[in-house]
Amino acid sequence: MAVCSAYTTQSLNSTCSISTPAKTHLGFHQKQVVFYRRSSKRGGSGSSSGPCVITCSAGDSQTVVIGLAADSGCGKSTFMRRLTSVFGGAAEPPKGGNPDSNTLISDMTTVICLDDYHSLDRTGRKEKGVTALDPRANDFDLMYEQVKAIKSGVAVDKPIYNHVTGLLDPPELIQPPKILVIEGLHPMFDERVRDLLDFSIYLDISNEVKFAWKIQRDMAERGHSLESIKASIEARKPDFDAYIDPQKKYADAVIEVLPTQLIPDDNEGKVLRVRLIMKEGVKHFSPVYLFDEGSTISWIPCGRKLTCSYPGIKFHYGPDTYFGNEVSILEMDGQFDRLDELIYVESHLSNISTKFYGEVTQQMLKHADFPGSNNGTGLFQTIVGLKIRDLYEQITSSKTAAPLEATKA
Ligand SMILES: Nc1ncnc2c1ncn2[C@@H]1O[C@H](COP(=O)(O)OP(=O)(O)OP(=O)(O)O)[C@@H](O)[C@H]1O
Ligand SMILES: O=C(CO)[C@H](O)[C@H](O)COP(=O)(O)O
Repeated sequence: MAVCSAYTTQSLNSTCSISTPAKTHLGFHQKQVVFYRRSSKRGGSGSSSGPCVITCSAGDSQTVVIGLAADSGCGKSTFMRRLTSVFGGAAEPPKGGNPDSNTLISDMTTVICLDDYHSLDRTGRKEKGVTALDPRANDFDLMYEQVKAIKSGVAVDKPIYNHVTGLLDPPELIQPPKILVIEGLHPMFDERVRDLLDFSIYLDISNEVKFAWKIQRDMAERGHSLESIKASIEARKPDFDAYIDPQKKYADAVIEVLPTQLIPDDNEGKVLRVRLIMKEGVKHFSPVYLFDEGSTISWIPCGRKLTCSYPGIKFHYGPDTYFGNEVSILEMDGQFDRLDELIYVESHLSNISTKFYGEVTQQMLKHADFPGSNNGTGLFQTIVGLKIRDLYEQITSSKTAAPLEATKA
C-alpha cells in the first residue's frame, strides 16, 4: 500500500496502478481514497475499470464543500460568478486543459459541474431512452468517491462531459481547493454525497419564469424556435419533478423565483418575486433578517431614499416552515431603478456577513451587467455568497482554534 502526502497526489495519480483494494487499518492522519480509471466510449456508457486504493496522509487543510442544485438554464453559472467574485479573483477553466472543460478555478474556489458524472453520453442516453436528469444516466458512486477524496485533501482524475460533442472526454486532474462547489442537477440526490456538503443551495425557478428565461436565452441568443423550447421543457418535466425538484427539501438555502404579485395577471416574467428561504439551526449559518429577527414584517422601501417606478418594490420577512423545517424567509418583489441606492435597503438588513458597510451594494454595482442585478435574484445570490464566505471562515477558524483549546485543557 503506497503512502503519499496530499501534496504528491498528482504523481500518485499518474502511477495509480496499485490495484489491491485491501483492507487496512488506517492511522490517525491517513485516508483511504479510491480512484477509478474511466474509459470514454462513443455511444455507450463510460464505465469504470475498477478501483485502485491508495492510502494517503491527509493535508492539514480540509476542503469546504458547497452544493448548488438547479435545472439547466436556471442561473447556476451566474450565481457561481457572483460567488467567486465575493472571494476575489476571476474563475477560469483549468489552464492548458480541455477547452470544453466545465470546471472553473479561482484562487479560493473550484467549481465542478456534476454533468461530468453523466455515465451515459448523448448517444447512450438516446439509445436507452433516458434523460440526463435520470439517475440511471449518472455515476453517483464515482461522484461520491471523488467528492469525498477532494474533501479530504486528495486530488482526483475527474471525467469530463463534453457538451459540444455529447461525449465523455478523458479525465482532468482536480486538486483540492479551499472551497469546492459542486453544481448541477444532482448535488443533493445521493445521501452519501449530500452528507459531504457543508452547505447546500437550491435555485427554485418556477415554470413560468424558467420558460421566460429559456426563451430569452435559447430563442434570442441561440436561435431555437419557440416550439422546440416548449417541447424541451415538457420532455424534461417528468424527470425534473421526480429527481431534481425533491432535492430542495434538503437545501440549507433555497432561492425561489416566482412571477410578481405586484402586476395583476403578469405573464411577461420580467418583474420577479424572489424568496430567500433559510433553514434555522444550520451550523455556521445564521439567517439574514429585516429590521427585527423573528418578527413578521412587510416593508415598502420606495420613497425619498429609494427611487421606484411602476410596479414598485415590496419586501417581506418572517419565520415559517418549509418541508417540516423551521425557516426564515426574506422576500423581495419588484425591481430596483437605481443600484447605487441599494445601500438604503442593505442598511436595513442584518446578519448579511459583510466585512464593511455597503459591501452588498458594492458587489451588486460591480456586476450590474449580470442577469438579475436589478432584482431579488441578484441581491439574494450576492448575500448567499457572503454567507458562504462567512461559513468558510468559521469552519476554517474553528479548525485552527481546536488545537489551542486542547492545549488549554
Ligand atoms: N436572475 C436572472 N434574471 C434574469 N434572467 C436570468 C437570471 N439568471 C439567469 N437568467 C437567464 O438564464 C440564462 C441561463 O443562466 P445561467 O447560464 O446562469 O444558467 P445555468 O443554470 O448555468 O445554465 P446551464 O446549466 O444551461 O449552463 C441566462 O442567459 C439568462 O438569460
Ligand atoms: O440538463 C443538463 C445539465 O446541464 C444537460 O441537458 C445535460 O448535461 C445534457 O447535456 P447535453 O444536452 O449537452 O447533452
